[in-house]
Amino acid sequence: MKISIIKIGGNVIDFPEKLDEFLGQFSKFPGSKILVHGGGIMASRFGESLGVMPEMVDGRRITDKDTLDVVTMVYAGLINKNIVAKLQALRVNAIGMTGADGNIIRSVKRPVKGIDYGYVGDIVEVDIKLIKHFLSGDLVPVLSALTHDQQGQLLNTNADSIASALATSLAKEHEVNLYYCFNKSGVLLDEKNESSIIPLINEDIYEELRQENVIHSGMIPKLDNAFEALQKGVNHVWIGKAENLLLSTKGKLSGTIIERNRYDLY
Ligand SMILES: Nc1ncnc2c1ncn2[C@@H]1O[C@H](COP(=O)(O)OP(=O)(O)O)[C@@H](O)[C@H]1O
Ligand SMILES: CC(=O)N[C@@H](CCC(=O)OP(=O)(O)O)C(=O)O
Repeated sequence: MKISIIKIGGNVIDFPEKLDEFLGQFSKFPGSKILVHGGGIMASRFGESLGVMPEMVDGRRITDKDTLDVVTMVYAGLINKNIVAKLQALRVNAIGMTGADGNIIRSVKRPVKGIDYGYVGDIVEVDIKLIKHFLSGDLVPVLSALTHDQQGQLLNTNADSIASALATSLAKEHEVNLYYCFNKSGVLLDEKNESSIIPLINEDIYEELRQENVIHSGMIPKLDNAFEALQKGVNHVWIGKAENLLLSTKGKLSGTIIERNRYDLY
């Protein structure tokens, strides 16, 4: 079975028109598919309205008890269930869940090394049984950015990492492609110029781009996740605009393809 893991972040979820355009394309995306969503921007906004101020370090949210309550309500409730309802309207039989449901993703609370991230989970194990069961029954899993420690504790886990870990586990048995959809047309040479898409990045090119500071902030963990997935057997990773998702299946230059250095193959 060929499986596509498609991730969307807060920059898409927060804009209803962008989200609808994306979900329309997702509904037409061929083959077995899984949607992983974040929603960091919405969590920050709802938190603020409740007096729970967001605090991020290196792109990761410091998650105290109140923040965990907010992200649980926003990711597992508000965002996840609205996406499922919208997909149902598009006749996609979606089923929404967190990493705790069906024990899909077990994590450990991130150890304190200088910074205490609180209730943030680092993924230790992915159980793909339930996912495979859903896919074979033509259901489309929709996963939110929460995992659990199997001792009763939910943990906040970055959605890019969830997508990458899921892709890696499924790649042991299947051909898997990973799609990171966000608000820019790809990895850009000049962040302010949407037409400066870098069509292909391998480890060597990545190293150069980092040294030249072309890649920074949220793009660094995204590309680190992408290369980790490739090293662990994922076929290819695409990074591009959510509204261009379908173009990526038509061989058109629509975003950035991440691949391993060719000489590794010989
Ligand atoms: N070279 C680059 N091309 C495109 N985006 C870049 C680049 N370098 C850094 N970025 C930043 O990375 C961000 C994407 O990471 P992130 O905010 O984590 O995405 P997501 O919307 O998936 O949560 C972009 O919004 C952009 O500000
Ligand atoms: C630990 C941690 O940082 N978790 C993320 C999970 C959501 C996420 O990844 O959302 P985006 O994809 O929209 O950024 C957070 O709470 O922001």
